[in-house]
Amino acid sequence: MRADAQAMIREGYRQSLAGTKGSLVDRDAMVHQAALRAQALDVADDGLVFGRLDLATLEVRYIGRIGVRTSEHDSLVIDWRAPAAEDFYRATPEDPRGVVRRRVLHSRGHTVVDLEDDLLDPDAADGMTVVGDGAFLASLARTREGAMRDIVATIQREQDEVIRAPADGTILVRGAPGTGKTAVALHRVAYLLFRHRRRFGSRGVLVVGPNRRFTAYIERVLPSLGEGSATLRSLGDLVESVTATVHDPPRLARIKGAETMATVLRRAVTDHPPGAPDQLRVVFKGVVVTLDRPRLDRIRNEVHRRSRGSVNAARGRAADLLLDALWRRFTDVGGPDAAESAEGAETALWNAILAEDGLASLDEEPTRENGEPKRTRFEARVREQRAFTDFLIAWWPIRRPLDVLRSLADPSRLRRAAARDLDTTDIEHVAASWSGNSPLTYQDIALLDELDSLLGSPPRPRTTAPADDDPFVVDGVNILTGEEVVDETWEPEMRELTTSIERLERSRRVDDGVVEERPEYAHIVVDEAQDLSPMQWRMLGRRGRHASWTIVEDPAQSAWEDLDAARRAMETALGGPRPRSRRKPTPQRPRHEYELTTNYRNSTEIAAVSARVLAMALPDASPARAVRTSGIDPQIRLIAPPDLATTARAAAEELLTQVEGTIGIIVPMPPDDEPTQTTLFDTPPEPAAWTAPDHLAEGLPDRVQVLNVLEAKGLEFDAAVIVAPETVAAQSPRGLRVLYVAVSRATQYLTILTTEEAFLKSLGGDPPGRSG
Ligand SMILES: Nc1ncnc2c1ncn2[C@@H]1O[C@H](COP(=O)(O)OP(=O)(O)OP(=O)(O)O)[C@@H](O)[C@H]1O
Repeated sequence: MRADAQAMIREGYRQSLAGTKGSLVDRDAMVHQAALRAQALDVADDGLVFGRLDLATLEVRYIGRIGVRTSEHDSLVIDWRAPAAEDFYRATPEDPRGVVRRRVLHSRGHTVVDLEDDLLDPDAADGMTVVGDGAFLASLARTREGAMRDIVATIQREQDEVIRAPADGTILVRGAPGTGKTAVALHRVAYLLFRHRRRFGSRGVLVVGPNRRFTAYIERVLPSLGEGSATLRSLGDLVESVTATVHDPPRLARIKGAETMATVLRRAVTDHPPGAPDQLRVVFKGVVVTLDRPRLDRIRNEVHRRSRGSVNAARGRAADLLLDALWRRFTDVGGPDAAESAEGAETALWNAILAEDGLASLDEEPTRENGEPKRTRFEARVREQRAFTDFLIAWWPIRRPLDVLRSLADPSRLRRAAARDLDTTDIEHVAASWSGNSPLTYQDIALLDELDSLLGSPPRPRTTAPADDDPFVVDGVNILTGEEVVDETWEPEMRELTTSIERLERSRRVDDGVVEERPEYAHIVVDEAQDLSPMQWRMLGRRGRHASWTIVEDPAQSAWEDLDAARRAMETALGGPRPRSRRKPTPQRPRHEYELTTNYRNSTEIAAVSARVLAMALPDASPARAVRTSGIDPQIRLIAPPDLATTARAAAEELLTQVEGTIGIIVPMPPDDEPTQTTLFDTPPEPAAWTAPDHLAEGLPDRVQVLNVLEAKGLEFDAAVIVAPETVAAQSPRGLRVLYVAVSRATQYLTILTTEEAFLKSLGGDPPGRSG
């Protein structure tokens, strides 16, 4: 099969020698397909076959990462996503589905190093050998190398049901930490691309995770399954040309993430842009016509009211309404008469000069039409004036989302946009967060996307007429679009030489970040969906108006406070395009909900501690069942606040000698200037260890990472050190849920360093005196 793929690549290149246009297209398509195939075959080569089914019919099936056939098309290995492989994941002793023995093969390269059998139908076994040493549990205990691995060989039945769930509508998957939600979502992407390649391959699949650490953590899974075509993005990377890698403190995040911000931003884009002139002054036939600020503001409102769409595209309408108002002003101030006498005087002067030279006199140009001066002439003359075009560019600038956001760092501007939707302290807090060079946050990205959808692309030129005839072309630049206008009659073959990339570059030059088309996807996977704010749901909704969705979440881990509002925003995002008429509601899209119940990450010892935190956060919730016992008890220690940092570091150093894989030191969020929330526990101590988290791991190997609780979402480590859990719990009303995330990251070792005795007891730690 590899040789075939290589031959196809060669054949593709050979075809291009035909030299026709079509042959180049064929070459690209053929070489692309063959290269993908060759790549998938290379990737699948390691551990190609991982399963074997012995059926009651005596048939033997091998299950692998990809399907393999002989040149006669006889099946040697069945792709794990094919229907014939389903029994491998679904058969149980209660429902053997015709399977007598299921065997999992573990290989390194081309060598089988381990086997594990399940006898599903002992009555039919008839002398079959059965081997097994708990390879599945051993695979769960393996060392973490910092990147997630695929689980094709050990997908469990309840997980398989999610992976193979119907491709339409929405799949909602819930489960406690470590139940494999992320793993399952990624395998589902591979499944969808395999079974519905045409549908999902062409319009694309988007996988969204909470942050870059997370996307880096999972990025190898799909390629290892031979799927390189899905787009993987963090919530900070969804908008072109901007990136966020920091979180807002909880209170700011709450304000910026609420749906009210959509209204605030809508008002912001209709406000007078910074630096816009307050007066328009043009001269026609010696008559000065001006529009002052109140009139201009009314016109601006009218443009917004009428255009209701993209603000940038409305510049043409703005020009029309300005001209209209100027004309009305012109007639109000008695301009037509003045203009007529000015024009009459001008013609008379010329005629006198011409007569002196014995030349024919000028025709009297009719200034009136049906008794009125010609409005069209007025407009044409005004449009040509620099005073008008310069005004238009400054008064209705083509705006970029980032400029609008930064302009709201001015509290008075934000106050106008906020109206009564934000209170005074919120306004100051939010405005300050956008000032100067303050870094963009995850919530800001959703706001920029909202602004982008409000501002839209600049308008396309109205006509393809030569530049000379277009009133909006000034000095070779279309003032509506900012685009350079090339004379189309000049060297037409030059157009053949511009590539699409160049054209794209040119269109981008108009205004970076505005012209970019927002991509839409055929399927969107949202991981850690419980944390999305309503504004983030709106951002995703715009990318999936025709998409089907896989939503993966654990409400118990949610840092987002108003889950109901987030739910409503999610429903809108999933609902697809708005119905054209109210009477015709959009048909309800199918929805399937699943629950994953087994915790494959934590040892039972660590799961017991996280269950205690869960009980504090949500007394009614039930934890997932952990399946692996390690014999290693978590350490929960009472530490004096000044010693937190040194103890955390010492704990990490000790863990370095105990585990071969990754160690996470998980600290609270950076301190915020707002007052902390009251919780079950005393006021947290002064921030100490986590204010300069980089120092905690200075000089330690890379496998030790320091990260704050929100950055730890979705990740896992062999060992975790949780610093100041009481502060995590106190930092927001959802603090205990955030802590639940932190304590459920480790696979083997968990060390918790608290400064509060009450906390120590609640987590089941040793009383003081007995602990270090
Ligand atoms: N069937 C399985 N076989 C082997 N390992 C598995 C299986 N299912 C899950 N795992 C492993 O369990 C760990 C947790 O999985 P995953 O990160 O997908 O859980 P999660 O539910 O997304 O957790 P969280 O809610 O904390 O993000 C991973 O290391 C994953 O590889």
